[in-house]
Amino acid sequence: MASSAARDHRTPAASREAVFQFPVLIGDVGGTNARFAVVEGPDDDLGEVEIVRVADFLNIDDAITHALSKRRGDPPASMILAVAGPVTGDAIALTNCPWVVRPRALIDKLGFHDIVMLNDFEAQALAAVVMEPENLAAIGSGTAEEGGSRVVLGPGTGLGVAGLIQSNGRWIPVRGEGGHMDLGPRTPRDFEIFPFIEKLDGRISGEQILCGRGLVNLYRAVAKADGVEARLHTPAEITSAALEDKDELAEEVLDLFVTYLARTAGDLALVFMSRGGVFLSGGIAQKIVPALQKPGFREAFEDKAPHQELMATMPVSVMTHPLAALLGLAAYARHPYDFGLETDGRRWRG
Ligand SMILES: Nc1ncnc2c1ncn2[C@@H]1O[C@H](COP(=O)(O)OP(=O)(O)OP(=O)(O)O)[C@@H](O)[C@H]1O
Repeated sequence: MASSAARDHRTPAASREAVFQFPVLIGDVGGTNARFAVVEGPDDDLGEVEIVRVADFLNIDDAITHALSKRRGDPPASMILAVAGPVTGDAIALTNCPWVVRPRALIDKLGFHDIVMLNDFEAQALAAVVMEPENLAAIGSGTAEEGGSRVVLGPGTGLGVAGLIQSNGRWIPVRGEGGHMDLGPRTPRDFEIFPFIEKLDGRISGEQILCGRGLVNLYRAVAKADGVEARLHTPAEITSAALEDKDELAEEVLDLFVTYLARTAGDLALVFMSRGGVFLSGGIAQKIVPALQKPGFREAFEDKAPHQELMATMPVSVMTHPLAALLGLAAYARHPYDFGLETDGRRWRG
């Protein structure tokens, strides 16, 4: 049997293996924007953040070169990159974006000694560990249990989901495809609307409703169910019209979007027993905080018989920091051994 020292993953040897050589370039690549910053040393905060539009660069190599072009210090020795899409193999194609990341080529071309690639929702999960209260907008009450499991949901270009559990003092992000769980009708009104929701291979998953494209899908379905014209065409038009009380249809759609998001958040909170909190991330949640803070979200979130009392104890909040993922990645860069991130098959060394 292994000695307790050998089993302790905080042993100096294991820690040395886990650490990154500084400076560390961290990057969060989404479907629309890529955000980069350098962490100079183990005690430093994020340096200046460079945000580039993915569409402006043919490949990530050029985007990184551009992001580093104003830099005066030493070139980054390591890079931790969070991307939307599964990280498998040596040529990682990103979802919703034409870039393919080739870590070996980046090592050869830009001189990194070490590259780790994570999933974008793992980065959001890391962010949920480090968010300060001023970067959270509470959705109702509930008290976070220290060390309690957490869950992150982010309606954005798609619907990202990650769990976060603590084991042996380390935070472990649990990645998955939670955005593709079935989402079904429940109320009589839902049953009127759901036949008109566009399906994917005959199925309505969370991502058919709980993302930007899904919001438009829902809006069109409600219009069809009511036999009225769908006048609005983009997610931003729908949420703006609803938040400004300018359009009754949009108002109902946003209320339904919030309800369905709350039901899914509640289901995931049950799965992970998220006594440490449920965190909503991404651009859409940040833009609809007033709608999320109406009573409807908590009502739907807590409506999980026989567990209403348990649900009422779980705090929900929106991560309002615009660079939440980068803050999570920076924490990981500084203290990798505080996080149980498995890097087998997604760490490349020069
Ligand atoms: N005001 C708004 N209300 C609702 N949805 C919006 C609004 N503005 C943008 N969106 C939608 O939000 C989605 C993008 O979400 P988000 O900003 O979280 O980006 P993302 O998927 O994380 O990608 P990236 O990291 O590149 O920004 C798009 O579908 C967009 O149409």
